[in-house]
Amino acid sequence: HRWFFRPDKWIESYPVADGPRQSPINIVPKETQYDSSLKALKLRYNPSDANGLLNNGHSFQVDFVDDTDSSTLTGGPITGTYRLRQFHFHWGASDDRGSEHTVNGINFPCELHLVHWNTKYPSFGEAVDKPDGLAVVGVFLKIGAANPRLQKVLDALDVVTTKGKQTSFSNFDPKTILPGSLDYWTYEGSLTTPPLLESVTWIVLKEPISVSPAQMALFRKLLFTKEGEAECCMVNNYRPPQPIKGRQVRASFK
Ligand SMILES: NS(=O)(=O)c1ccc(Cc2ccc([N+](=O)[O-])cc2)cc1
Ligand SMILES: [Zn+2]
Repeated sequence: HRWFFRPDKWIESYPVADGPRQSPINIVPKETQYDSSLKALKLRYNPSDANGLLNNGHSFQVDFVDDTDSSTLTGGPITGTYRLRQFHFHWGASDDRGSEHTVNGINFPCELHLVHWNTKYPSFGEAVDKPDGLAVVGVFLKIGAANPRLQKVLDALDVVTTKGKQTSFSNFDPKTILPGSLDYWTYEGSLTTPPLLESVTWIVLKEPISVSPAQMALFRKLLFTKEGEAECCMVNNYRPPQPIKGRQVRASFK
């Protein structure tokens, strides 16, 4: 799968790949700074906004209807209102890697990203290249007991095995897959896949959620390839940590 997901090659087409605010990063809790002015995250999602699940060839995503303020992120490090657009995951070929952010150099087997865009802009497409355009909530998954909250998403994967396949997916509240604590680290970064735009306020939750080895195996049944092409399993679709370049990572908790 190394030839399907080549982060080392992205610089050739996206020079911003070695820009000043690239993501992901390694988070070193001892080097973060507690900021008492950071607000609590306020996530208000409407399950009826869930609108389909797609294998996009580098991950799978659950899309949300984002033409009203019915599923939003407010508070936290951001000002104003950001709308939920989609969520997706990154994972490894084995349980010892797969996350994009790391903590003290530790990789998790999987990382969830909930992608929101700033409603000061007219659309997601207008927001994606603005420095305050996007806010992505990152959640680590760690190996443990099977997580029943993930099962509805994982059960839909068997009909979207190949690139471009999509299926209906509705009535799902992503709040149900968040951990008990919404304590977070935050820093200014970028998209972690091309076009690597430096438009993301990252909000990485400290507390992971659980996933079982059997559930991880379901992620790994997906393919990077289209139906009829030589099969290549969708694994290791994560970008490794990028240089911090002097950025400050703030903590919402002591
Ligand atoms: N992994 S991540 O940084 O959370 C991430 C979030 C959203 C996206 C989706 C995307 C965002 C922007 C574009 N674009 O401008 O062509 C294409 C795809 C890509 C990657
Ligand atoms: Zn992502």
